[in-house]
Amino acid sequence: MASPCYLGWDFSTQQLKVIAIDEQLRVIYEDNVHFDKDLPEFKTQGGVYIHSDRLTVTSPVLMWVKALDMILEKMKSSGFNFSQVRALSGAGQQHGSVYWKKGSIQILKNASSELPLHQSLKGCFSVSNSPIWMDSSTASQCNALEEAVGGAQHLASITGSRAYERFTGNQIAKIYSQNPEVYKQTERISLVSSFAASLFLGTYAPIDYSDGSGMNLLQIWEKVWSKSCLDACAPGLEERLGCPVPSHSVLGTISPYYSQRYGFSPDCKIVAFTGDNPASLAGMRLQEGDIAISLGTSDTLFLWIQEPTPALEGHILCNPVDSQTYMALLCFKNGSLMRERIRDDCASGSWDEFSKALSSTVAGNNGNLGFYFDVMEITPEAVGIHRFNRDNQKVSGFPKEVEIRALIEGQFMAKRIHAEKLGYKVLPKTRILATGGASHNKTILQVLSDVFNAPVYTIDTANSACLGSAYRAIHGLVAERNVSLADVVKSAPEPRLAVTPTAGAEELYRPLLKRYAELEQKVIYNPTSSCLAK
Ligand SMILES: Nc1ncnc2c1ncn2[C@@H]1O[C@H](COP(=O)(O)OP(=O)(O)O)[C@@H](O)[C@H]1O
Ligand SMILES: O=C(CO)[C@@H](O)[C@H](O)COP(=O)(O)O
Repeated sequence: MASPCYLGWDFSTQQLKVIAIDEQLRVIYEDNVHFDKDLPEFKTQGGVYIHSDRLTVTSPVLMWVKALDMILEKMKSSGFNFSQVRALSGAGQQHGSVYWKKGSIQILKNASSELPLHQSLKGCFSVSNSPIWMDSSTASQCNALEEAVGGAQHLASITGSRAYERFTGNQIAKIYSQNPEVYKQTERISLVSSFAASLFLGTYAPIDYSDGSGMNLLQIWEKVWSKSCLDACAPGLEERLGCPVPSHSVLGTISPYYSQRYGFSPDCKIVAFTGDNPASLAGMRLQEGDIAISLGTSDTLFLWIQEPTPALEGHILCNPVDSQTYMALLCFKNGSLMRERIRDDCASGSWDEFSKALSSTVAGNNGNLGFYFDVMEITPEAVGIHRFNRDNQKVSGFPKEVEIRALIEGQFMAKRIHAEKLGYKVLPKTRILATGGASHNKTILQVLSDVFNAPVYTIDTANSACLGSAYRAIHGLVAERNVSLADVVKSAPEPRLAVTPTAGAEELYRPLLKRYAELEQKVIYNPTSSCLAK
């Protein structure tokens, strides 16, 4: 008999990814479907549609279903033995939402194994373009929610975050207010993660506590929906969301569709799916004191914390691997796509050339600093490209190599400054665990290490959300017996040291960090001044 294995999925912004691991936690299969490249019929850019108001950002929900059909067919053609899969779990880009039309549960339950899933589900969604995390079109809903619960800080104290435009409660409120009929026709609202779990389960999967913390709807201390937040967003919301569950929950066994079509064992367990950042926390085996930096479509920074204090900046989420603790998260919207734009403008579209230019310039960039926000940033709220010379004078351009260093140094200085604002201190024993597509790039990691004056570690795969999902699939089988994720993964390879800080980095960057923080105040979005500038 073939030896057992576990699958971890990641429905992220630009692609669907999968990893299989064996009982020894070794990666035995890895694959992906890239939305723009492999599913050109949906005409997405970076997996998304940016609407004409430049604020609304969506992704076609059927594209995600078709990507699943495609990747399973790829696995089948490569001879992957589905019958050996004991359990699977997964992750989704956070905050995005999926709207199931009345009656869809029956279609999901009875999907014919003769057809690809996207064909059976094509009529199931009352909203065909799902709002996703890059959306920033819900300012008025955010104001209304904060007002309804007694202010921004009070909302943060209940749900872990003040109102954020991408957070699901505000997205639902927008759909309800703009199109009450569509809302009425919707029987269930899923997050991208619980939507993906539903596809495997053949029925609606619950939302887990950790990804549920990114909605402005969950009381993160009690782990129940907040009635006042639900009521402020839309009527009848509780029944449309279902009850949230612990992230390690076994939701049931795989739908017969997958046994009949691909040969999965009918006993294969589905463990609750969660957000991609929470899943990465599991994949990197983050420990208290470590700092994780994910350089994917978005850049994120996250920490494992015991006693969080929700504030007006950043997010507190329930911890996906330990129900007693929490994770703190900062999200930076201008991550890889911003780096790609500067790579295309300044390095002929080549990462090699980009890295050479970065190495050819000196640490500290001779005092030149830059802020690079092609789209409205989340941390801090600011937009546009702002360059300053060593005398803090605004300049309109930099030579190409200076531009590249200003971008990378600026991105990492912002991360350190905002992490320190959350109360995080870089200590002599601090480890930075880097992941995501750009963590393949050592030159970029060197700047990260220098700006934080801390060693940077990576794990064997940059797809830590997939790996974490596969680990969580194993953990789900034993979590009820009080076995910790740390115990389950203790034989997995340790993160490897990638780069260490250059001598003198701390002395060089200390004053620059101070200057960067002061200049940041000057570029922060101010609707009044931007009106005057027009
Ligand atoms: N060598 C490299 N240097 C810098 N960035 C890279 C490199 N290789 C890939 N990337 C970036 O990685 C990004 C994808 O990262 P990934 O973590 O897979 O994203 P997501 O999970 O959001 O789909 C791409 O947009 C690309 O810009
Ligand atoms: O909005 C957030 C976190 O709050 C993003 O980090 C999304 O979760 C998207 O993830 P990627 O596809 O960029 O990994």
